[in-house]
Amino acid sequence: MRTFLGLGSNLGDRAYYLSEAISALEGPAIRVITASRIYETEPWGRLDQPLFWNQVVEIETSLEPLDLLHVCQEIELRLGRVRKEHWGSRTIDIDLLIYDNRVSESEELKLPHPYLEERAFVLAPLREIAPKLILPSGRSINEVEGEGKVYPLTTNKL
Ligand SMILES: Nc1ncnc2c1ncn2[C@@H]1O[C@H](COP(=O)(O)OP(=O)(O)OP(=O)(O)O)[C@@H](O)[C@H]1O
Ligand SMILES: Nc1nc2c(c(=O)[nH]1)N=C(CO)CN2
Repeated sequence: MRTFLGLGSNLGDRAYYLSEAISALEGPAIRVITASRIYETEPWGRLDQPLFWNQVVEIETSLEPLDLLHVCQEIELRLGRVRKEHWGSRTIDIDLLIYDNRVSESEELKLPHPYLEERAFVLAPLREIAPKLILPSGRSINEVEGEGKVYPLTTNKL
């Protein structure tokens, strides 16, 4: 098992927020190994909001899951995420998708991410960077599509 983060933005300069978030993750405790292309995606869950740009990154980290979550939340705050609307618009959202084979069921941190297998905006970029991945449920990444339309946008640059 490996560690993957999902990034999403649908407010303001989406390319800027995604690339700033990836740069901000890099540091002594976190190394970004691979980033997927950016995908333009239909909003999932709440449809009455702008299109998202989504990306998935694989990282290596010495941080425990909760510390990693807190680092991600600090980056969200620094990049101006102010709205706390459930499934609503945001400058940047960083979700922990998979952290090795860890399972966590607290409100603060659910691992693997509870909607992982339902969201095409996560599964498509994840499949791109980990085409042989076996998901925590035991299913192959190639067997699950999830819901929502997704369109790859750019060539990859880290
Ligand atoms: N795997 C996880 N990754 C990120 N946040 C998580 C995770 N599991 C639980 N949380 C908690 O979810 C809370 C709400 O997060 P957030 O506002 O980003 O939700 P959301 O992005 O609207 O919805 P979703 O959780 O469906 O992506 C956070 O305070 C965080 O503690
Ligand atoms: N396409 C798309 N839809 C979403 C997203 C997202 O990142 N992309 N994030 C959500 C809240 O986590 C809710 N809906």
